[in-house]
Amino acid sequence: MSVKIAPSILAADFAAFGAEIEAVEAQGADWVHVDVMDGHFVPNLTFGPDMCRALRPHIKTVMDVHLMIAPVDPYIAAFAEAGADILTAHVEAGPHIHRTLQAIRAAGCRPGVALNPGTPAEAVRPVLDLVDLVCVMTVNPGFGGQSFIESAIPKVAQLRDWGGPDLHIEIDGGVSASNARRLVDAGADVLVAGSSVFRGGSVADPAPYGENIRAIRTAATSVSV
Ligand SMILES: O=C(CO)[C@H](O)[C@H](O)COP(=O)(O)O
Ligand SMILES: [Fe+2]
Repeated sequence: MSVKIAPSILAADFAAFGAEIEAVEAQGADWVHVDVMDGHFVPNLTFGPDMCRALRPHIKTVMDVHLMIAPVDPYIAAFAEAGADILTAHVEAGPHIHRTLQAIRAAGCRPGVALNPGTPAEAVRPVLDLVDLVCVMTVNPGFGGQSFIESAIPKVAQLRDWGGPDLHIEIDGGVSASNARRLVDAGADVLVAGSSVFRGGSVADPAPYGENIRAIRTAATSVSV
C-alpha cells in the first residue's frame, strides 16, 4: 500500500479551516484528519458534526474523522450525515465496540478503531474483521504537538501481522520526518501529522506545507542503507 499523509487540522488556523484544507490538499495531502474531542473522554474540546458538515465541501480527498468521545453510538448518524468517509472510535470509549463499529458501517462510513498508547494491541484483535483502519495512538489523545511515544511502535508490526495487507494502519501523534521511516517499516501506511505539516506555513504562504509533506513522504519511502 502506498503511504498516505493525513494532516491533522488541529494544527491549522481555526479561523480559516476551509482555506487551510484547500491549501494543504493542493500541497500534497492524501487525507484530511479531523480530531473530534469532547472534554470527557479527553481533556480538550474541539468540534462536532456541524463543523464536519461545513468542512466537507472543502475536502476533495478523504475526510478521516477521529472520534475522541464517549459515548460514541449516539453521534454516529450525525457524523455520517455530515459526510465523514472514515469514522474511527476508540476501543477504550465504551464496553460494546463491536456494536459501535457495526453501526458505523451501517451508517455508510468506513469503520476505524483507535487505541491509546497504554492499550495493548490484543484489545483490538477481536474486531479487526470489522474495521478498515486501526489508528495506533503514539501520544495520549487530547492535544497536538506532544512528544512521540516510542513504546507504541511494536504494536504496529503485530497489527500488520494479524490484519493482513489490506488493513490501513494509521499512526497518530508526534509523527515527523524523523520517525516516519520506522513507522512504515513496522507496517504503517497512513501517517497523521499536525504540527510537523502546518509548521512554518499559512494560507497566505502554503509552500512550507508542501515542503513538510514531501519531507515526511521522502523519509517514509526512502530506501534503507
Ligand atoms: O489525535 C490527535 C491528538 O489527540 C491528533 O491527531 C495528533 O495529536 C496530531 O497532532 P501532532 O501531529 O501535532 O501530534
Ligand atoms: Fe487524531
